[in-house]
Amino acid sequence: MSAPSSERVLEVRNLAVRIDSPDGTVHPVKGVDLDLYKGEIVGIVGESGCGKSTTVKGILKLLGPNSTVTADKIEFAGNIDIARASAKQMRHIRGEKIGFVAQNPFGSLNPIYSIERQFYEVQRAHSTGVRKARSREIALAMLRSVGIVAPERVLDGYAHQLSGGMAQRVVIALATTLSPAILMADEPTTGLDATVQAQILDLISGLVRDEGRSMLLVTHDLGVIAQYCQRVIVMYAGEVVETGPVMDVMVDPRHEYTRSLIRSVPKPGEKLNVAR
Ligand SMILES: Nc1ncnc2c1ncn2[C@@H]1O[C@H](COP(=O)(O)OP(=O)(O)OP(=O)(O)O)[C@@H](O)[C@H]1O
Repeated sequence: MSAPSSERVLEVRNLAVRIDSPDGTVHPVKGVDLDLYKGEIVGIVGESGCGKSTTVKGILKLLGPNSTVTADKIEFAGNIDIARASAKQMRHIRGEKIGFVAQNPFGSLNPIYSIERQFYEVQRAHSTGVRKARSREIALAMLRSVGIVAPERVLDGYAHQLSGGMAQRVVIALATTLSPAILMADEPTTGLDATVQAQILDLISGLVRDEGRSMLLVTHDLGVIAQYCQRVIVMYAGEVVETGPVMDVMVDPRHEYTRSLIRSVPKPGEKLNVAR
């Protein structure tokens, strides 16, 4: 695996999210700093509800209208100011600069458009004058690049005809169609069985490595972090409590919460203490 370069593709400083609801105001993300360099996969780990998804969706401005995202800086490739980008600019940044792979592929796919139409819409949204025949060629190539062996059949079909693993492959193909420099994947293998999980993680990490991309990978699984990421950000109650190269954090965790996360990973051969 090639070493990450010193070229920073994303710099986030003091990111905070506030969500107002009829039940009150919550602050799920508080003062998060984050850097992503070209060629690296950075994992964001932490228990359920600690703010991992909200951090990624806050950067991408994908949170609902009752949320407020503030930051001193969210900068793509040193020259695109995401923090101050308009909704129209964000529509171009998402897809062209940063691809997003969400937890549930069926939530990302449009149930009433064919898969072919969804590739066409992605391309059309970012450049005018896309021809349908050319869009189909690109879509076929993208589906082959994510390991789909009968891409014609998939293109002519609809989301509900796909298995979970196939649907996530299609979402990954759509997310990388415009060659974004960054991929953000939010628990991309939730709900898939273990073999398919490994295939999907191998696929996206390969797409990052082979094409010189970078990735933020949200997971609650330290095993996934150890296998796929170079650096890790540990979150707890909306804040970053620890960050560093994966091996440093695993071998010599500084924060008590990180230690407890590491202790909670079952060891091979360990007897589970389950009451009968
Ligand atoms: N729209 C919302 N309204 C109220 N609270 C919200 C909203 N969205 C998120 N939250 C709260 O913000 C906190 C962080 O949620 P988030 O989904 O970012 O956590 P997470 O670490 O990604 O968890 P998980 O691993 O379960 O996906 C949670 O306590 C959640 O309940």
